Amino acid sequence: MSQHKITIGVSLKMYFGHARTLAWCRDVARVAAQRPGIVPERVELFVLPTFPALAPAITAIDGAPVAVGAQDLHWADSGAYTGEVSAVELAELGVRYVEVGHAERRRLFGETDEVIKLKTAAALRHGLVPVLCVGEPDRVDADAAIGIVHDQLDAALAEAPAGRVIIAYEPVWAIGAPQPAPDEHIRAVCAALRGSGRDTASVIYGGAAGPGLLGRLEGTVDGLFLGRFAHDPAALATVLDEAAALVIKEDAR
Ligand SMILES: O=C(CO)COP(=O)(O)O
Repeated sequence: MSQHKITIGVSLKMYFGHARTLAWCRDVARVAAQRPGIVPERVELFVLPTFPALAPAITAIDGAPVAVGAQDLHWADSGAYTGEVSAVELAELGVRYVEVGHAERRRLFGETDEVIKLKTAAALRHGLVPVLCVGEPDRVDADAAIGIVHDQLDAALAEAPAGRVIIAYEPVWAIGAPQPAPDEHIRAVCAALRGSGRDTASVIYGGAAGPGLLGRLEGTVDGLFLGRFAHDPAALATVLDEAAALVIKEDAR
């Protein structure tokens, strides 16, 4: 049986400036390198800084077990798209993951299911792992949320080439909130997403995720997608320790 892998991702959104981003990356690289359990096959860690920080972040991480990804991409491979960045250029830089369809991009920048489908396909075409964000906009029960995220997922993957996908389940009402969604809600929706048919997908939870959550969700998610509660590298270290402990516990079963 293949061993279960835990995936921990962090998006820095637009919270930090350049110097703070690189200092944070160096701290995170140190935290990861000090932990023998943090190896990509068992506990996979990726961080998503802003576009200008991608290349220096890769340098700052300097061989530590931390992958760097982008927060967005354009769907075309090249052309007259002022201000945009292609999957081709991201791959050339050494970027391995790219976030697609985050709730803030859907809400503030008008990203539609069609755009998200094109971006997902572009990422996979160029060997990037899309971190595909889905989540219900309003607080509804788990059954209703499952219906909404399945529709989002089906639309996003409609023309997706083969390749690994990370599905980030982020109930929009829990993003930026003081607390994550209730454990039972996360468990129910992530279980439905895990059974959604794409066997190359990991399902991770985001929305006020932080230390303590992974242990409570034990076995029902493949990891976490962190925002604010990873700004302190010590908090991220705690989450990584929880992930490593979970992997050891699963191995012992
Ligand atoms: O949107 C998120 C990660 O992409 C979650 O953000 P917060 O953890 O800050 O709520």
